[in-house]
Amino acid sequence: MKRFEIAVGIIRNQNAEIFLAQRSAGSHMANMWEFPGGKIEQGETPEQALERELMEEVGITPTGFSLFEKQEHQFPDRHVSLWFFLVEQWDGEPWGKEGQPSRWVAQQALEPEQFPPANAPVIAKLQQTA
Ligand SMILES: Nc1nc2c([nH]c(=O)n2[C@@H]2O[C@H](COP(=O)(O)OP(=O)(O)OP(=O)(O)O)[C@@H](O)[C@H]2O)c(=O)[nH]1
Ligand SMILES: [Mg+2]
Repeated sequence: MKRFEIAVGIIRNQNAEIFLAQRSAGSHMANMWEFPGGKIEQGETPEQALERELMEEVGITPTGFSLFEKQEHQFPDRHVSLWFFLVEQWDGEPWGKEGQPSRWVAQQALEPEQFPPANAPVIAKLQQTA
């Protein structure tokens, strides 16, 4: 069984909107919406992986963020440990740097069924703490 540690950024602006990206057609959980992020590499802390992935995927440098939730999820073919960081300050303006569709969505309008199943608990928590 493959195991992955993943760092993702819940990028939230002052209007309580969250920046989402769409997963590419050939990827795991293809075409679902996601919080940008990716695999923590060997020797990296989760925070360092977050900074690297957000620059690679959406072109921002997070400057103010904290761990919001850690979630374990068992998929049929893999186990993932997800570190969800709430990112409220950054340098730059996020965009779909790898060509992926992206959009800002009001936090209260996030629909868990549009995300990988591992995201449901963290979306519920976000909407409760608004
Ligand atoms: N980025 C991201 N991945 C998520 C989320 N929820 C979730 O279950 N995942 C899963 O966590 C893993 C993230 O890996 P990734 O494909 O983004 O990894 P990566 O950016 O390093 O890509 P690469 O492997 O192509 O280099 C995938 O298995 C994905 O399905 C989420 O909200 N954001
Ligand atoms: Mg990724």
